[in-house]
Amino acid sequence: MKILTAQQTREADAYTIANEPIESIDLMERAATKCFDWIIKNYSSETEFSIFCGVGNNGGDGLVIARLLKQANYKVTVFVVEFSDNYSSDFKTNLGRLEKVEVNYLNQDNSRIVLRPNIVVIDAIFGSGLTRPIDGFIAEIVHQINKNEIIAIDLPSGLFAEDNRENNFDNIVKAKITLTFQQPKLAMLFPQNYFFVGEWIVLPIGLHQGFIFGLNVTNHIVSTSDAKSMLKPRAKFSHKGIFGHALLVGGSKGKMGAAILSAKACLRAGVGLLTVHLPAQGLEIMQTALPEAMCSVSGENDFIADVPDLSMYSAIGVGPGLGLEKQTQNTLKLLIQNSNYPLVIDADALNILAENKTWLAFLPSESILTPHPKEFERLVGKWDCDEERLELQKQFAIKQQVIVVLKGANTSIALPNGYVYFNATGNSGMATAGSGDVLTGIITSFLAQGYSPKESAILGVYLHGLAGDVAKENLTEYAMIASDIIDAIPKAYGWIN
Ligand SMILES: NC(=O)C1=CN([C@@H]2O[C@H](COP(=O)(O)OP(=O)(O)OC[C@H]3O[C@@H](n4cnc5c(N)ncnc54)[C@H](O)[C@@H]3O)[C@@H](O)[C@H]2O)[C@@H](O)CC1
Ligand SMILES: Nc1ncnc2c1ncn2[C@@H]1O[C@H](COP(=O)(O)OP(=O)(O)O)[C@@H](O)[C@H]1O
Ligand SMILES: [K+]
Repeated sequence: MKILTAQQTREADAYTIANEPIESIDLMERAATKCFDWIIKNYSSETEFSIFCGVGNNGGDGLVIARLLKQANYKVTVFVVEFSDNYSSDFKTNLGRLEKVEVNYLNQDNSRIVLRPNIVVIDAIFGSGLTRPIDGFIAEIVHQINKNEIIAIDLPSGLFAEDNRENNFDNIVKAKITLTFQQPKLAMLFPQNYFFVGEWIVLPIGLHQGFIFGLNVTNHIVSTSDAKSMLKPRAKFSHKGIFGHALLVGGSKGKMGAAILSAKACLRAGVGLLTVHLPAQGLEIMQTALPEAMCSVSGENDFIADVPDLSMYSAIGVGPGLGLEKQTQNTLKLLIQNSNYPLVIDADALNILAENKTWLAFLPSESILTPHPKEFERLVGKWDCDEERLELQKQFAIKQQVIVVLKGANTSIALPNGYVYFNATGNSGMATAGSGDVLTGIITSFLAQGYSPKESAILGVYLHGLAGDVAKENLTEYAMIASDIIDAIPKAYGWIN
């Protein structure tokens, strides 16, 4: 699914109004009704709402929600934040339609409000039309409502839809939930803005699909239907040779578990055959823990010191539990030089690369690097904010012609053409030892099965997060561990299919 900029959203709104056709006022009614439907499903009729409306179209949405909630017998008060006397036309119309609701006007001379703590605030002051940081009396209002529980409409007021580098973070609404129209906005995917956005929920409002299809967009969010369309059926007469032969290179003394987790995930994700290249002491451990995996044994006991014959494999993943021994570093260099196809590179393999940046130029193109933020920082240096981090990620992917999977909540996947795909599956239970190793196994599995590097990265991250969500459902995010994510892969496949 495409992530439109505020400007593109405005164009999509205008195109929909002109071509669906639908009147602007009816599109507002449709959008606000979606919010109303969500609110009444999630808040009891005892709830008391104060709805803060700007005088643009975001405020217009707020007025429609006020009317619908009143009709449904909720207690509702409206506060109009008069930042201008130039009311939008749809705002004016909806003000006229509002009946039996107390309306208070707040402005420069009168910005005092008293809100009881149990009141739920609906924030419809500014949406995508914000042009400058909030200040003055509007900032005072924001500070006051921020003490209450807030549902933000479209965007938390004060947050720009994309770039907040020039913003004043003191004067932004802190929502518990943001009900956003049609698609998430880029700013909602940045960790730094979670404080303001809270959980976001996308409400489709039927913007013109043909128009959106034609837009050239850099940022995307992976939807369930995107994942579904990528997943290939397994043909009735298929045999294990069809599903590829993966090689995983990993493990060192005390870190054999990482290689096991990765290997098990690789098999569970559907690869036909798997060989693990590991240090000699890992042989018995691996064969006992995972009889389905074949082993290729390095000459050294405690770490990997050589590259196996690569000719029979369809994909290679390297890194889990690898360690940083000098000979292991040389092995990685040889692997990079000798591989004719993309590698999946994780964990210590990334740390070795960070120490030997000249090797980056020799990476097979479309190799998939899966750093967490600290590993990425070792590769590219520090950043000041999430916008800058995304820029660094894109530039790195373009310059090195690789795929960068930057892990975390809303993992971002940057492609060699600079396009970015954000993931929305997964949860904080996945912040647990070894869950990254599981991801390496899954992505390597997809590559071996013949998925393209782009598909392997996107589908791998999606499935990994979904398996995390299954594990959370069964075990809670407090108790789940990396093995549980592997055990949840079958059910996660069921959720995609
Ligand atoms: N037909 C449409 O275009 C639809 C629009 N919708 C709503 O409309 C919103 C966008 O509406 P608007 O474009 O009217 O914009 P907003 O309602 O977000 O803002 C209104 C105006 O505020 C002024 N402003 C911006 N920043 C300011 C600041 N810091 N201090 C004081 N004034 C400031 C600007 O003049 C801006 O045009 C969306 O976020 C969404 O909620 C929805 O109703 C769906 C349909
Ligand atoms: N809060 C979170 N929400 C969603 N996914 C998360 C969260 N925290 C971690 N993850 C996922 O868990 C994995 C952790 O990987 P990594 O940091 O490499 O762990 P390890 O090194 O222990 O294997 C990544 O895929 C990451 O996206
Ligand atoms: K808002």
